Amino acid sequence: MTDFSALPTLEAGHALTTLALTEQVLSILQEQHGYDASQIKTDTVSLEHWGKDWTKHFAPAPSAIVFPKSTKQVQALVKLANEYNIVITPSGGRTGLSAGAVASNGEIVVSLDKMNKIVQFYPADRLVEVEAGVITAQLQQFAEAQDLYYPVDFASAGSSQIGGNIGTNAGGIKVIRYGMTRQWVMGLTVVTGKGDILKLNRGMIKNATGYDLRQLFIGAEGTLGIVTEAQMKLNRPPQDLTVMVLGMDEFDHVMQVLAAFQAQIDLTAFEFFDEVAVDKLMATGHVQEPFEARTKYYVLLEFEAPYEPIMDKAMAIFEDCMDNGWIVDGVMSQSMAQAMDLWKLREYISETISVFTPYKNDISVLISHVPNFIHDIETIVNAKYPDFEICWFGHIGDGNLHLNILKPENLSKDEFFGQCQTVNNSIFEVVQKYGGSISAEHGVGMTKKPYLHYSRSETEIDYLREIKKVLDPNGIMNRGKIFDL
Ligand SMILES: O=C(O)CC[C@@H](O)C(=O)O
Ligand SMILES: [Zn+2]
Repeated sequence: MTDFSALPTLEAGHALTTLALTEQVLSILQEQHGYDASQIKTDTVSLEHWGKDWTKHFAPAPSAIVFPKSTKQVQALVKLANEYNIVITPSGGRTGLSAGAVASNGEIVVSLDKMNKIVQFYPADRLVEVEAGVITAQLQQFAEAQDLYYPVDFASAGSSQIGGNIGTNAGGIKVIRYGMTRQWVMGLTVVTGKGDILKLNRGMIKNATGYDLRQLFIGAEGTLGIVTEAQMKLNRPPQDLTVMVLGMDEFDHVMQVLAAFQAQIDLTAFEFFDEVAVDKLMATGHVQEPFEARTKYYVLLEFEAPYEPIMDKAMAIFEDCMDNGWIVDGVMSQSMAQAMDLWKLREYISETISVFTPYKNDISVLISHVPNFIHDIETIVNAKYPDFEICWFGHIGDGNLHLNILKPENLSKDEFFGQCQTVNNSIFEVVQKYGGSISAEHGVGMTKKPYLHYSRSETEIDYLREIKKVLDPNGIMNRGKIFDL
């Protein structure tokens, strides 16, 4: 049995009540629903570890962490949470950057760590059924072993979980070709906030039987229920991927190069980063400088080149771009190992700059708007952040930009985040002007909640609230994320 004396003592009366209720819920889980001691943690180190994601804004303060082993065990917990009015925070790999998986208010965290099995493979359907705690890389490796491919990929694939990817509709570096996680989810098993188990769409390609509730749970950040299993579609593996890294001195040229390549080649990636990113990467000593001289902007693009004519075409486009003066320098991979080395230039950025406690923006607009949008954002950033170092990078081929403001050493975290938040409104006004999104792929969580109205109308948010009431009438699912009740 769990030693409840290990529960932290909190000062507020309300929090004490939560802890007492949590204690009762944990006892019932053990006595009536088959939870053993290894499935419940209340020690300080665990509360700290499972109570937060990669966001640096909030201090974790959950009341317990539970590790169900089945959908039935998840259901038992959700029903008890309704009965005892305890808020539940679902937790995947906790690699999120918007505080969607942070439990800072006495919540019970439900970790899917022990639900990490590949359940069944349907070769004729190119479909695999997995538990929600399966790590992204585990699914990618499983697909590879079947000579197939799971294409949603990003730097945190080694620790993010499929359930979390579904909760945030994760994107990443291959969206330009393969879309977001949503595109690969063919079926879901969920426990709704009410405590019902639903099996949604059951993997089918064709199913015209009314509302597709599966879609509601994708990107819901665990506010409607908990995804416990998913049927994920797999694809044929890409052939002979080739990577080019190109240097440019003007942002407009980045977009011209994108248009030139896309007119003739199906790109699997078109990523962008700036000089500041390269500067920080080089300081780590883990990545090689792509060219002799630095350029202001860099693009990493990737395409399949199984046949000579495709490579010839790519080279011809490259030469045209050089002749037009858009590209200053370029390098192309000659092997898979070289391609992987070049990818480090893009994949290592987020982790590399994390030591500067960056303030993150993850914004998107239509590709057609990107040049004007960037120009407007740059004007604001230069005027409002004259003393801050700024790192620009992102998935520019799909209109998604990561704008990271780096914290100067002499500013405290609170002071710095405070200053950034005042500039946010100006940035998001520009996002709104172009009909863009205040969170392209990281989710809303708590960090972007105050700005949701820049991307969603009040009427639309009211509809979201009504939907939540149907699936989670007592508001126990990840309360405080996306919008307030
Ligand atoms: O750290 C960031 O701002 C972005 C993280 C991730 O979405 C990426 O594209 O590398
Ligand atoms: Zn990204």
